[in-house]
Amino acid sequence: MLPALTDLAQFRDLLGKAPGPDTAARSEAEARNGQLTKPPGALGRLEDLAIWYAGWRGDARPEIKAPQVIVFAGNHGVTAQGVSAFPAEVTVQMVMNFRHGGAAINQLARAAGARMDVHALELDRPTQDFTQGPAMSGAELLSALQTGWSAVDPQADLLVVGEMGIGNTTPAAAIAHALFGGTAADWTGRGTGVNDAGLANKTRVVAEGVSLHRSRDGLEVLRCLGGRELAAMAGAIAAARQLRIPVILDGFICTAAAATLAAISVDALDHTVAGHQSSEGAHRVLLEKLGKEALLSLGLRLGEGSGAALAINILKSAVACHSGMATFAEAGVSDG
Ligand SMILES: Cc1cc2ncn([C@H]3O[C@H](COP(=O)(O)O)[C@@H](O)[C@H]3O)c2cc1C
Ligand SMILES: O=C(O)c1cccnc1
Repeated sequence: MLPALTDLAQFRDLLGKAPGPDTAARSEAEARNGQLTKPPGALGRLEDLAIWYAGWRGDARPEIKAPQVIVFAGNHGVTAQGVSAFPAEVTVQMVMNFRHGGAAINQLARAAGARMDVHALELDRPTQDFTQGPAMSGAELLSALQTGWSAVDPQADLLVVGEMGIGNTTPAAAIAHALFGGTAADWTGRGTGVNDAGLANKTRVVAEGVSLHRSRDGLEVLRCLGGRELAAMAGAIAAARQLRIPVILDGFICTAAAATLAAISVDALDHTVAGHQSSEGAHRVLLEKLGKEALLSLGLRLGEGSGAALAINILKSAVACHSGMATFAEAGVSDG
């Protein structure tokens, strides 16, 4: 059962005491993996993925039947600083596109056999420009976390969270810079495709934001430098943990949102895998900081949950092999 999310202290507390995987189911899955009709290790990472999934689902022979993709949308005051190649009104226009089934994520979710939900978070009320003050108040952060928290279907057996929010590679870079140090330039990329002058301006904006809000606390970083759709993604990832629903992380923005949870509780992302490595410059390093290795690297730099949705079929395939293959004994195949 998922408790109602009532305040930020409770959120922090729930993260600290989040459930772990079912170790008995995990061991049973490991034993089963060792008996399947293949040379040991021949399915490579698919084997680890299936065992990981089995542990989180508490079922040594699981199936993936009900994946859920949730796209959260938010607007950002920091777009006033000219940080995106596209105008802020594209956020609401893309939300309509998602609802009409016309975006990349609609096709990828359908191809993966996933249900898709879209939550627009107060698009007519952008967050505050974080170079001027905190992006959100505590109440605004809580409300965005709650949207994500309650958007997860408890019956889902796999979750992908994606986002739409013009300008949001800037808060993502600022979060990464605040949490992991280095320079603003280390974390700032071209997003939708800003030119060299645009990249220099965006890097300045990230540096200014991070020097104004000096906290390294995950929730405070999310509040001061994040955005509503990033907070909603964090809320959904945390809710999935309570429900023991494994999560596939998407690109740079999703991973930055997730990183705020790991900053609060170090094992908060143990129920997640990295779906892909985005070509947004700093994503590879961000994944490294979180100890995650991406499943796919296809040069995507879209967000929306696109790379994670693509990885659903990899995870489904891993689990199908694990649960569907015969053992040596069942098939009458001689083992080594
Ligand atoms: C038509 C369109 C569709 C998108 N779908 C995702 N994004 C992606 O681009 C945005 C982040 O890049 P930046 O920080 O440079 O604005 C986010 O909305 C992200 O989801 C899109 C962007 C556009 C223009
Ligand atoms: O990696 C991402 O999520 C990403 C990169 C660029 C633009 N939008 C999203």
